[in-house]
Amino acid sequence: MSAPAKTAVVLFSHGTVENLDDLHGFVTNIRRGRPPPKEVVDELRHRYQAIGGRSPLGDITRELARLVEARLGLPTRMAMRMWHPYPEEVLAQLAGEGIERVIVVPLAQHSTPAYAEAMDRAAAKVGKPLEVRCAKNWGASPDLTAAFAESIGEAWNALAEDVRAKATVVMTAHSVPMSVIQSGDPYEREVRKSAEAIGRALGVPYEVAFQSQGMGGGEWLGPDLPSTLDALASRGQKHALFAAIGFLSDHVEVLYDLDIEAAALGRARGLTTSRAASLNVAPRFVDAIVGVAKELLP
Ligand SMILES: CC1=C(CCC(=O)O)c2cc3nc(cc4[nH]c(cc5[nH]c(cc1n2)c(C)c5CCC(=O)O)c(CCC(=O)O)c4C)C(CCC(=O)O)=C3C
Ligand SMILES: [Fe+2]
Repeated sequence: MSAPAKTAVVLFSHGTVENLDDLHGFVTNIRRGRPPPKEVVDELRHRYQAIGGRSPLGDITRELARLVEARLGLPTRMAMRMWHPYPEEVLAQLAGEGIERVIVVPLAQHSTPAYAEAMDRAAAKVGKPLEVRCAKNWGASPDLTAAFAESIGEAWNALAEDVRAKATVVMTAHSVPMSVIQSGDPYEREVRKSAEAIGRALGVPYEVAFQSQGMGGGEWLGPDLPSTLDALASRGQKHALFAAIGFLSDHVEVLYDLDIEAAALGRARGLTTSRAASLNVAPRFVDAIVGVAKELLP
């Protein structure tokens, strides 16, 4: 009888940079190898500066890995799709430590196919055989739904009663180019399925919006935030409670795009705004990741 394969877990994040001088290379990766115009890099640099000079995404993901490792009793590492540590770096290191099987949980619950593809490509480059098992879209898993409902429910209950009477939750996910939708990608359906599950658990009025449309033009999936906030204002709503249900952690597109940009869009329409806390390292969220990983364990 052979010994059980030595197993590790990788939390596979979008990624961020620690040094703003790396923004050009990072955004080139995000744009699938197309170098960005200088204005895009300058605008992003301004956004990082506006949230304090750096993104918390790396710190949060490393802490999450520590918490998941403690729960599962398996070595758990962070890899990033768009910057170091890239999956090939992390897998090579794990293989060097004698790991034979890697359970991958993409921290992109509605976009796991792209993450699985990147991880498989990386595994093929590692000299030693590694069995890679990557979680499929897990945006409607019960623990994740409960984690979001808990966070949004807390923010909703923190509103004064008269504000709540004229408030709507705006559940957001990142927009994607319309060409992605037209090619049959299930992203929009997956996001709406999550929103419905969270909405059912919450029992409060909500809308779904797609945020952070690309700066390079072309047609992007809507409804976007300006038109969603227009619609709320014209219905006599007074407060928009943003909830970034497409993201799992604080990062620039939450701390800038929602807390600064979307808050200003609300103000311009006579709406006050607030935001449900990101899941970050919430215990319920750790439960969700542990559950997703456990389903892939033999
Ligand atoms: C700077 C930056 C961060 C890091 C912030 C930080 O350091 O704190 C970040 C994080 C994230 N971005 C995320 C998701 C997406 N971002 C997109 C598209 C874009 N992001 C951009 C910038 C950033 N994004 C840009 C310039 C584009 C347009 C590209 C173009 O013009 O073509 C798209 C559209 C499809 C595509 O283009 O892939 C999606 C779905 C997710 C969620 C997980 C996931 O789904 O990976 C996370 C954490
Ligand atoms: Fe993004």
